[in-house]
Amino acid sequence: MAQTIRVDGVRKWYGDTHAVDGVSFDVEEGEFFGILGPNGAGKTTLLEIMEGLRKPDDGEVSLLGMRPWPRNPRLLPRIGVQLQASSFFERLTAREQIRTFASLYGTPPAAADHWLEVVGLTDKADTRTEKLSGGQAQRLSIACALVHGPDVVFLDEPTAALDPQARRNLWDLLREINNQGRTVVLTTHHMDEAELLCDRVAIMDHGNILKSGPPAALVRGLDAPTRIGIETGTVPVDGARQLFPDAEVSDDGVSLTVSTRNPAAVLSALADRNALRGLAVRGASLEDVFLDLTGREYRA
Ligand SMILES: Nc1ncnc2c1ncn2[C@@H]1O[C@H](COP(=O)(O)OP(=O)(O)OP(=O)(O)O)[C@@H](O)[C@H]1O
Repeated sequence: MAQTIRVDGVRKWYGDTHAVDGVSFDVEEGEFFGILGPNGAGKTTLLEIMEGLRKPDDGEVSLLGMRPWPRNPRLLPRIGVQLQASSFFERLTAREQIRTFASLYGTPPAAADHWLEVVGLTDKADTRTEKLSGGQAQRLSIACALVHGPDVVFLDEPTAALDPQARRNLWDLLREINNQGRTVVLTTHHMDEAELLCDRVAIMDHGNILKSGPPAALVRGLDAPTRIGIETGTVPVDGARQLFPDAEVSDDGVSLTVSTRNPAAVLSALADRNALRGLAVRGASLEDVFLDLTGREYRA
């Protein structure tokens, strides 16, 4: 597959803060790539360097075979950058807003109206942007980033401030955009979002990429135990410890959890004792990968 983005040894320091501390990776054409990390990890700084909005102190970025910095007018029609909702033109309605973006790229108004429809904002077309809800403004900013049909789309925490249903709807939309063949690069601090959407993720912390790869491969590479939870009191803790000597057993007063590498045997023993009340089985997740890499719990 062709490389769409190459990031090579990129660094950005703000005084003593190493916001991005020597980062290298590639994004392939058509890929859905996620930059995942807690607050302050350096995701936004890195994304802005990739977009050509910020100059790296060191290192290079190649985007569609070109240098994004200094600002490269030949790149602009080919990339879509999701703006923060606060960067809308003032006092315009949603329709005027997106039509203005469209006209900047020589895109006909019909395309603007189409994208309003795609993001479910047709009924808000005549509403001024400052009167839109957080989620509606977020969707409008994504539509504005896509209106000119870019090959590469950059999204910075696109589902921040959305309720769970709106998040899910937006996930469907982002998948659709990617299925159309566009390369999507997104930052997120939501592990579940990265796991669900991304072909590959780069896990970032303190300005460094700790690991990258397909989420499922990162999780599989952990060789972590499966956690089997049942309601507290279903089996006494001591009884469970005797029953499963090779497993780790804990009880927080709500659930008794057995962490085991042999889930089939544990499940079958619990079933034999009719002790499956409140059963929840959880394999490893990207959160465990983060814990394994940093030694600390993931807190977005
Ligand atoms: N313009 C700036 N001047 C000084 N420090 C900055 C600047 N921008 C970012 N930083 C610092 O650089 C580090 C990385 O910030 P950045 O916004 O890139 O992280 P992030 O992973 O996007 O975080 P968040 O999820 O909170 O947006 C932080 O410590 C931040 O305080």
